[in-house]
Amino acid sequence: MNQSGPAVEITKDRNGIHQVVLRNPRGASARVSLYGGQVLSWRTDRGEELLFASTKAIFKPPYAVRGGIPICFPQFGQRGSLEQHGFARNRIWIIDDNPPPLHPNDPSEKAYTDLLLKPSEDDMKIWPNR
Ligand SMILES: O=P(O)(O)OC[C@H]1O[C@@H](O)[C@H](O)[C@@H](O)[C@@H]1O
Repeated sequence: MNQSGPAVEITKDRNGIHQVVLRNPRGASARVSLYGGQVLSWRTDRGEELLFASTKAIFKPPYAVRGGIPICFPQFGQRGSLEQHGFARNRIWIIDDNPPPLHPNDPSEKAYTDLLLKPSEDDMKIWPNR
């Protein structure tokens, strides 16, 4: 078990897409893919996986990942003119290098990351909002 402080590690998946792995001092972890900003794994300190991921999931564009915690934006399902569940889960997000503190008044150190989705010009054509 990892006994040090909270840790944030950047890794790559087998398709070369970056992932952020967050670990707390007791060994629980979360894995967040920059593809869709999707939380793909959440493991307890006993190593139990709490999130489902399909064995048929494909972890690279243009397929949305089936599993974990997807971000459905800017629409849910087919309730809009865009692709199913919107484009956010089909884009590569970026890591905010200068995020605000998680809890300014909370002295406990928690591992966290802030991800940003910067819409492309094509995204702005189909969803002209900021
Ligand atoms: O198959 P997708 O596009 O990843 O969507 C995941 C699920 O999204 C839900 O909103 C739908 O009701 C399901 O039918 C669907 O399986």
